[in-house]
Amino acid sequence: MDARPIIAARDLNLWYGAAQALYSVDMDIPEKQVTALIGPSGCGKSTFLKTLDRMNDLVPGIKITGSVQYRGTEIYDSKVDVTWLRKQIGMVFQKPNPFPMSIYDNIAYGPRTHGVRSKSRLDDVVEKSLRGAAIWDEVKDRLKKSALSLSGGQQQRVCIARALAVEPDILLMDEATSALDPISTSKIEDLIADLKKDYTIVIVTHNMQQATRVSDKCAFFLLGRLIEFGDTTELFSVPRDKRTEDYITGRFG
Ligand SMILES: Nc1ncnc2c1ncn2[C@@H]1O[C@H](COP(=O)(O)OP(=O)(O)OP(=O)(O)O)[C@@H](O)[C@H]1O
Repeated sequence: MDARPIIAARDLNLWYGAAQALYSVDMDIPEKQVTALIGPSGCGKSTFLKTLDRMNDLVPGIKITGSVQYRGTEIYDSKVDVTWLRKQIGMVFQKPNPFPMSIYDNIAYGPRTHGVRSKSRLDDVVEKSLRGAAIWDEVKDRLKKSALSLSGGQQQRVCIARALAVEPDILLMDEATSALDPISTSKIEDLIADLKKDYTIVIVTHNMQQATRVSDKCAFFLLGRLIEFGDTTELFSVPRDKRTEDYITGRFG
């Protein structure tokens, strides 16, 4: 029996203008596990991921109905402070997007925004976050250099460190390895396995091998609907739905 979910989505519907992108999605995301969202292009994986930290809020014409609770708090309640929510629930994007500033300042940015001023505290957070993202040894002698001088794989780990620096509860990753070479991808997959000791992780991936390698739970979306959700090993070995089976065996998508 799973523990209480850290995120519970219920009857979640989302429209971009007249076009409905999510249909009545129910999902319980377990704490300190990796949940992978899979499905063919345009099925709503990224849209669903973004609803979890209200990244869609500013899209013109968007309409959302239903419920998303984070640790029992209704995140679409008007009383919720979105800055607080995004501190709890961090996001790493497909393309590494470090700020055009030093490695150090990239990591210190979030804590400074949240009021941390002490140099020694910031030094500690920078080191701890870079260690947490498995990149400290590669950058410790060049913290004052621009983050843009790093390789794509290193930049992505700096972005993960930047997300960790504000001590989030949940990390969302939207195809975070799809722009990276195989070695960088494998480093980030190892990192994900390591991070789930301390964090809940939700990833969107096009790569089914990646989903089987890194995730505990897997959700298969099709045309805006959640078709199947369960233990990754079960979903890939004994899918309950014919459409899941067709997708994972490469019959479409
Ligand atoms: N900002 C937007 N405005 C209008 N429509 C959008 C927007 N973002 C996504 N959509 C539409 O919503 C649907 C779901 O898109 P979404 O990006 O969530 O799918 P996805 O499964 O993540 O796809 P991919 O794997 O290609 O990234 C698609 O039909 C897409 O065109």
